[in-house]
Amino acid sequence: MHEGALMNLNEATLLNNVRLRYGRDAIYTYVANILLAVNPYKDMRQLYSSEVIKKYQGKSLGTLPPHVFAIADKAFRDMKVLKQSQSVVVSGESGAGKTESTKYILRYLCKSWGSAAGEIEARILQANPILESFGNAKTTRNNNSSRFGKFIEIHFNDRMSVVGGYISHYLLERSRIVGQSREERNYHIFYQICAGAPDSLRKQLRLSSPDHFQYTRLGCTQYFADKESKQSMNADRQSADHRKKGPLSDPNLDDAKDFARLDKALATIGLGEKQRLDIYTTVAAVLHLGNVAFEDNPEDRKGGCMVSPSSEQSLATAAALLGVDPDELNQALLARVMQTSKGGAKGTVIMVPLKTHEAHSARDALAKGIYSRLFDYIVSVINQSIPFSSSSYYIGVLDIAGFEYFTVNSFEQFCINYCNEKLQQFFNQRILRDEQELYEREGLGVKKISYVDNQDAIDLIETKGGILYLLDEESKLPRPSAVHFTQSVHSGCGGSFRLALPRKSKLRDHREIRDDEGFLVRHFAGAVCYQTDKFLEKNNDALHGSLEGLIHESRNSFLQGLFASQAATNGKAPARGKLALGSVGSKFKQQLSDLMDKLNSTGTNFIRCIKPNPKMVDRLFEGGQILSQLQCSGMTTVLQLMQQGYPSRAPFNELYAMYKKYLPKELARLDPRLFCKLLLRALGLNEHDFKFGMTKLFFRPGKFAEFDQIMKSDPENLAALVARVRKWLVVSRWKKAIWCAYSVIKLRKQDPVKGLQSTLTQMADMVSKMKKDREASAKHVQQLQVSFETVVKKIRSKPLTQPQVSRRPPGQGVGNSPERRNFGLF
Ligand SMILES: Nc1ncnc2c1ncn2[C@@H]1O[C@H](COP(=O)(O)OP(=O)(O)OP(=O)(O)O)[C@@H](O)[C@H]1O
Repeated sequence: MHEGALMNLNEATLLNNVRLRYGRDAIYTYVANILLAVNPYKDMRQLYSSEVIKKYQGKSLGTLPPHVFAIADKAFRDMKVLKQSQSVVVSGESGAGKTESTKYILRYLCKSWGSAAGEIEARILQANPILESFGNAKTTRNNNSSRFGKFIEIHFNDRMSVVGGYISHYLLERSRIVGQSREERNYHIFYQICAGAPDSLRKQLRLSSPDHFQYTRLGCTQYFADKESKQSMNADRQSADHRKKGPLSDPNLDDAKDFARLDKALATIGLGEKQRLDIYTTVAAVLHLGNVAFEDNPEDRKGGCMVSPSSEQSLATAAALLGVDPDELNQALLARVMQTSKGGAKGTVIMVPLKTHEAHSARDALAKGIYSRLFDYIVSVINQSIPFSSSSYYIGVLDIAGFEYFTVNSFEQFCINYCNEKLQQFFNQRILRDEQELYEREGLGVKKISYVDNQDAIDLIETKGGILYLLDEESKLPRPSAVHFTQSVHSGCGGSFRLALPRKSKLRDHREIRDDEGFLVRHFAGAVCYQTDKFLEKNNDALHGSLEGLIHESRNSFLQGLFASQAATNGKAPARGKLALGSVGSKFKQQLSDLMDKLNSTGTNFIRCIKPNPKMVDRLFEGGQILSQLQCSGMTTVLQLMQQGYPSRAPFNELYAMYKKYLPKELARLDPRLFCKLLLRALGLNEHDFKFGMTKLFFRPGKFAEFDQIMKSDPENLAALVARVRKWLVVSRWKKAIWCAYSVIKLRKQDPVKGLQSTLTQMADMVSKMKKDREASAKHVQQLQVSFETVVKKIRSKPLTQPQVSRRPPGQGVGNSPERRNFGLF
């Protein structure tokens, strides 16, 4: 067994083993078929070189040290052998290494089986830096945190070569576009464009430094830069903070250089200069739009507001970049269109002036709407650049945020934790429920392990009458309110064990939240208290009618396209300002359901990423936090099951079918189960390491190498194993023949014959002296004498026949089971 594969499992041994290995830079460990990956927080380039890729190709899991490449290779081999698409679910908290692991898997698959795809391979690999520019940001937990989830499919044709890919994305964090906490940043692209755009482009888009823009000013305004970029960067690109404190440092990030890389990557996926400029213009428009400020209008008797005189220039620039008239933009930001539904002039359009804070919200909604549609567009362009027409199977990699809980938890955490409930249920079903049911069906006699079913938590969120439903219902009311929504959650779902009032929280901060300001959900990984004040707003990504109208009349065809494609994909025109396109929550629910369908129809591999410390430094192993990550991810329950389970298995039929082509006649006539028995015997495997079920062959944890050895479907391996079986057969026949000869020789010379004869003579003597039943007993003895003589004569005249010998082979005792009987065939 390889040291990276644990056999005696409990929380303590697992933690200790992971710690010891981490100390030796062995960041990967297997628990059954699940890969644990501890973030090393240091450059481990040698671990992922082209040579290492080659080394892992086609190698059985467990023959080489645990590695993310081994999981990718296993997924590929399972796809090929089982003829079924595969998925790899990568999970872990922010900064644990999910995205890095995902990238290594994609690289492994593309480098190993993508060379025939030519440009497609390069495009698939280029997709990541593009997605990271627009969807990643510096947070306190990760300098390069993905603020969206993704499922990346790599498609293969029937010859198992890469033919294309497809990316689905989930829940881009929209609130970040308009503000971040002090130490965090907006999406990388905003800094990359300020740091790295050529002077002419900067001038054209009126870009300066991040502290000149409201949407970046309040967070961290420093750039990531290496030594070279630090020296070459002009002062007018830098924020005051950057000048004072110097750049941020991360070996993987450099804003100026990353802009150049992004531009190149966009070109690689097929975007021309004009299209790239459209994208950069949209990014700049969002920045300028954020600088449009409002203040109360003393002349407006209806309490309306106006654009602050100091930001009129920003309004003009934003309008120019968006291709709209500045006055119209002004109008659309200051008032909301409403159609009267009652009264004499039903349907009359009226303009409702907005208060200052409402105008700010309208501006932010427009910025968020534009940016999130830009992100959708970027993903769709990537997808168009990696099309496939002849996909037979795919390997999908899911990289989505893990369970989250902070001091303040809002709609984003609610959605992400909902998603994690679904993934946990999937994990429980795949690893725990299905597994135990299978053991039972196959009669393996494995003890039952209990685990908590979280269906009630999912029901609380997604069923009719559940939290998401109540949220949508609230939005449809004439005057939706957070307080009313919260009350309806408590009154409507109060019966669920999973729901509680904030004051039931163990945390003081949460106990201070009023009953109508939030609710607490008891998730599988712990209780989280959600504050509901922004739920309604965040659940609705539709724009006010006047802003929608403005965009539709824009001269900027690119911008129009961004909004039009959304309407087109939904098949109907949006009803302005309402939840006509579906709320964010209900869309996410549908996306999750599609994702679960996909996961359920594929073979699954799990990678659990572990963050070793919150300081993001190497060589620091914080045991307590790591243990809680292992517990949260359900690993500890898996340990109990795996301790007595059989994680690797293959149906006899499939194994047999795989080998059939290579079998000589005498083996080909075997039934599949018997063939498998023979195969394992020929390989000399230990009987404790595997078990025969009703239809499948099972292997104990840690026996991947042995299992994979027989599952490797390449012709050389199959032929080599068949040769071993044949050799074993010849040897065992030879042994049997020797035994046979030996037994005959022994019988011929044996005293037992004489001994038996003298016993019979003694018996006859005794019977002749009997008074009672003498005749009958004498007859019995006589019969015995006759049959004894016949047998002795037979043995002496010819050796035992093969079936007779086979029934009693050396060291095997007398077998009565069907297999043992069948074994006599040889
Ligand atoms: N295998 C690795 N080798 C070296 N560094 C790594 C590795 N995995 C992760 N890291 C480092 O940790 C950082 C965070 O990793 P990553 O972005 O993959 O985390 P994540 O789990 O995807 O986080 P989030 O949910 O915030 O996106 C990376 O930027 C990199 O610096």
